[in-house]
Amino acid sequence: MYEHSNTQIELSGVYTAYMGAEYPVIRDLSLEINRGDFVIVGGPNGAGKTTLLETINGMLHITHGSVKIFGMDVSTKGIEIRKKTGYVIQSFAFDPLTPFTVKNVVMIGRYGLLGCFNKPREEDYKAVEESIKMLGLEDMADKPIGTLSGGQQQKVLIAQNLAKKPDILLLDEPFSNLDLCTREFVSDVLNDISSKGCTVIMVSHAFDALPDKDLRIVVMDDGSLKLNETCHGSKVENIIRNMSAVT
Ligand SMILES: Nc1ncnc2c1ncn2[C@@H]1O[C@H](COP(=O)(O)OP(=O)(O)OP(=O)(O)O)[C@@H](O)[C@H]1O
Repeated sequence: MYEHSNTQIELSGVYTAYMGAEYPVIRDLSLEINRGDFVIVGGPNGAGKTTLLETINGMLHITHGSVKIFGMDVSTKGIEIRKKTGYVIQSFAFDPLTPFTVKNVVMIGRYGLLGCFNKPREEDYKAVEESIKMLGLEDMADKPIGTLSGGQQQKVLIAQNLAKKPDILLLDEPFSNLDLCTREFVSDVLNDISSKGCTVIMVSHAFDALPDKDLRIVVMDDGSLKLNETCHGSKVENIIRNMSAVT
């Protein structure tokens, strides 16, 4: 277990490219993120926000520089790193006929730790139950996932990643399908896990339900880091707006 340093994510002079692409999307990016930080990643469409999450999660080719997570190089220890990292991808929708229940889908979050061919243990069922409860999904736990609304499915995907009990949680526009009340609810859940030491890195275009505390704000534009500072959750929207006016 990586316990010896407060810096959990270190990117130094990183360039990352998609397979077959001529030019890197992320260019010369250096960034350090500490354990338990709550980071909001903003910036215009196409700025490289998703690419940043995929770089941290070791899913892309790093052409220059280095990415270290928990002190390990993401290029060689990606599998180990991803066991401790949750990633809620952008706008995923299940087919309406998907037969798996909410519980089944949340259990998938345990399989990285459990191994694909092993039967869930008591602790796996317990983690699933806890995550379902955290996201307030108890009433729909036995329903087929495809019968849920887009916002409810989004909450299930967050629960799936929480069942992993991650040290880092990456979220790509988790608020996109959620009404204001649900955004506030999910924001409280994320704030709670971050206060307990999980590092939360969230790409978002919605800033009206952010935690009432100091957050890290990282703004990307054209594959580069434009801003990296700490500010109160209530100030994030203004900062992003002002930056958009400048760029
Ligand atoms: N699979 C891919 N292959 C090649 N290029 C890609 C791929 N995915 C994204 N890109 C390119 O990388 C750049 C950054 O995309 P990215 O998805 O990271 O932006 P973003 O800031 O998350 O945008 P949005 O706010 O619209 O979701 C874009 O120019 C995009 O065309």
